[in-house]
Amino acid sequence: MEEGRAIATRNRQLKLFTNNSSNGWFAYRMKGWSHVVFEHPATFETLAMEPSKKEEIMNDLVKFKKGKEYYAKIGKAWKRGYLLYGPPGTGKSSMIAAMANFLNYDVYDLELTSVKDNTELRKLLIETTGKSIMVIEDIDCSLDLTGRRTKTTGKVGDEKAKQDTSTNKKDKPEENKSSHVTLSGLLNFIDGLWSACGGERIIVFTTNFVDKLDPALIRRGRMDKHIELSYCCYEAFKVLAKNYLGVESHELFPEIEKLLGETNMTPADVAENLMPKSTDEGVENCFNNLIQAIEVAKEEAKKKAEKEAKRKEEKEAKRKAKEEAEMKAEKEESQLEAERKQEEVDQKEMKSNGKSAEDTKENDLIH
Ligand SMILES: Nc1ncnc2c1ncn2[C@@H]1O[C@H](COP(=O)(O)OP(=O)(O)OP(=O)(O)O)[C@@H](O)[C@H]1O
Repeated sequence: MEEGRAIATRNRQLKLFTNNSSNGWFAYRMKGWSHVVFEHPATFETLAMEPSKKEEIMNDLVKFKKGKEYYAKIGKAWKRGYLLYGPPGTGKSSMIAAMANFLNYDVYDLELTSVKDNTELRKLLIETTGKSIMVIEDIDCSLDLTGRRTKTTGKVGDEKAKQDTSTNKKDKPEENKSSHVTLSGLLNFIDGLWSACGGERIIVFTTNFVDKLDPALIRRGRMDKHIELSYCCYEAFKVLAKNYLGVESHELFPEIEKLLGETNMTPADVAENLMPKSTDEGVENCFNNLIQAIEVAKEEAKKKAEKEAKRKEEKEAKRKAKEEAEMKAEKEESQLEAERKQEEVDQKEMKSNGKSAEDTKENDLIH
């Protein structure tokens, strides 16, 4: 019976939920979430990254999935947070899909900018089910979450928290759009309500700029595991070569390994270049296309670095010239001041000399 249940779970159709905007004509008639069948083909096998890192993440997920009793024993909600960070095209979305397929979990893709306020966020949260991954992509762009937390109780719907957001809006009118979701609301959402909802939940935040995030948002306990997705290394390339061309070794591999060690290229770009452009394009051609593309990228990076170095040099030269001009002006100023003082002294001396000469004259006349 257990096994039958396991098979049923394995075969169940996964769903991808997205939250509906609460603005617009028919918003009042819509439910919080809409869903489609989730059919993303990415798996951990197709994911291009270092095998040891991949293994570590898979083990972490397995431990979580089997951890019901453990979480109950330690008195913590059965949830786990992941922060995926790295440049665009390094596989953050692919990783989420691989996680969902691996765990057989539904995905809730939460678009924060469409959420009107903390109350609505709360409603959305309550509507989600267990065995799911909640995804908030590009968290740094979704809201102004950086270091502007309110010092309120942080309760969902907190009035002060709302005011805090409206101040943000004043500062940066282009941000936040119509959303009044605050960082404190979101933090509360992760820690409190969502934890209380029970059962097997994963939350994933993604960002291209990890340094921009408020540390409170990504501290361990909220985001238990930080995973960096980075530029394509040789190991990742080998996964892509196997996926895209069915090739596990080739005489061009050493050259590609050397080039990838010298240049930053995303797995997305590597994959794009490996893909045959026509049905009769051979493996060697595809690898040569990639080599060419990496060489172009390398050249561009070199030019960019040179340009940057030149810009820095010019900036430094300007700074020095300004500093020198200021020093020169200061020197001239103090020289002028010294001359002015000397003139004053001379004049005083002249005056007193003239006076004593007159006195001598007068004295001579008396005698
Ligand atoms: N690590 C990877 N393994 C396998 N395929 C990858 C990887 N990274 C990127 N790709 C390929 O590039 C495409 C774009 O990648 P993906 O959307 O996962 O990147 P991302 O990091 O989420 O980008 P963004 O930050 O722009 O959302 C994917 O459809 C996939 O084909």
